[in-house]
Amino acid sequence: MAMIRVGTRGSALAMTQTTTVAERVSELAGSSYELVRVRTEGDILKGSLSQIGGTGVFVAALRDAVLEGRCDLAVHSLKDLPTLPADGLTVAAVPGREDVRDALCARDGLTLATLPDGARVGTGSPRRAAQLRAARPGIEVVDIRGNVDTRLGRVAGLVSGAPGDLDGVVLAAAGLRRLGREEAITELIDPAVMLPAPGQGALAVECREGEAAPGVREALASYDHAPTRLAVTAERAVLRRLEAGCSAPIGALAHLRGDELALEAVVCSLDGRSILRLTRSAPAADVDAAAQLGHALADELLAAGAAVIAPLTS
Ligand SMILES: NCc1[nH]cc(CCC(=O)O)c1CC(=O)O
Repeated sequence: MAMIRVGTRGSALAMTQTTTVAERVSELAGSSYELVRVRTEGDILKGSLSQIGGTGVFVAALRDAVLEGRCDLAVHSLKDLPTLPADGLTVAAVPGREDVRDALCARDGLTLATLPDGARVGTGSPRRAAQLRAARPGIEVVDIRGNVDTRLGRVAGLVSGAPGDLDGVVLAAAGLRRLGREEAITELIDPAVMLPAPGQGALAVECREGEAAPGVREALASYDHAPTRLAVTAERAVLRRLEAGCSAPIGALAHLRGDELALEAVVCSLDGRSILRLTRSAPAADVDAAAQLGHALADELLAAGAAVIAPLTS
């Protein structure tokens, strides 16, 4: 193929992620690439993310661009990708994962343990809000939105020129790393305290089913990272079985330990007072086994009252 057209959102994070993927895939396929910028509903709407709700506000327009042939591939943050596959599209590659953890970026080097009671910490994620409240009931959680730089600018003294009205914000470590903003992190939050979103830190490369150009399909297959794909398949299966969207207060994290896939998931009440957390493992035979592990864990969470303590659908 002469030129691979790669669809991307216009945010700085999306652009760096997509550029990294496009460079690697075009190198593997022996072609050149061009980026095709697509505006999504999530970029245009300004309300609170938990209010906009629904699944896939960041990806629908990108998926349409691939389906309509305006681009050949789309790169998504896997945690923003609805668990229901889109008709006519396939996730052709899941590259190796970045750091999965959530990161606290606070003023004056403060950590979860040293933030004073009454400190104001920003996040737009009900999952992060609930686990923050559980870890530190004295903290005031503030609903925020915007791109990574906007959020960092809300923290007092973190970004020069931005006054800052918050003591800290919680963001994905992966996004901060990719943007070169790692130095803003004051604590990489232990997943034992805050379990990340299913798929956090991983990317997905989607293309039209069955019609990728010769060379591109092979390039994507060799770019796929099997351990990451197994882990995110199990994590996303939890979300899918719970019929929950990306704004539900649910975390899940899987890793391979030898031949075993270990999966941990959490369902929280919004106030952080009720937390259901379970871990299970199974032989990591293939993606079907990974999905079954996720389904089984979700069924156990439901049996333990997940739907009673948490708003699962939005
Ligand atoms: N929902 C926005 C979003 N989607 C993916 C990332 C970060 C990168 C990743 O998790 O792969 C972010 C920002 C954040 O949560 O801080």
